[in-house]
Amino acid sequence: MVMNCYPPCPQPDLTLGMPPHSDYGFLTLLLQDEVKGLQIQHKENWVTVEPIPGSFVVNVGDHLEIFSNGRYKSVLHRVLVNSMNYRISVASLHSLPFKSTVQPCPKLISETNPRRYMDTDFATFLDYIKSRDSTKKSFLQSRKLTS
Ligand SMILES: O=C(O)CCC(=O)C(=O)O
Ligand SMILES: [Fe+2]
Repeated sequence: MVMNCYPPCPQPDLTLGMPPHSDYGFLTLLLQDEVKGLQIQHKENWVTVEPIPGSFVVNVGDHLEIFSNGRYKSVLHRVLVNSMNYRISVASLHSLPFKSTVQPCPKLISETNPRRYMDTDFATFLDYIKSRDSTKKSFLQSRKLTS
């Protein structure tokens, strides 16, 4: 579980509360307070996720995209800050144990729908973070098979 606190920022146009990223695991359940800030990328646009009191935002993570062989998309998201209010969010991250391997579900692979992702595990993720690749493309992009 991750708790995020975004203090008011005097120049919100010059920074971000959290840079664009997708979540590493299967699913993230996110509780946000009444202060706006979370945005998801949809067709090249950033769309604000309106806070609904007492509700969770459910984000598909990289592992679910890989497991579903691309049927479910791991959503790119970011957080804006504002000059007036503190914002607090609580993210509950759900993924497999670190040593487990995630791969496209065999039942979803066929001649017409070939495997789209390499196997992956936590060690691969750490290697990726350490490598220079991380500045060029996302971890999920780095697991995609090209053909
Ligand atoms: O603060 C938010 O609304 C999002 C936080 C987030 O994306 C994360 O913790 O991975
Ligand atoms: Fe996130």
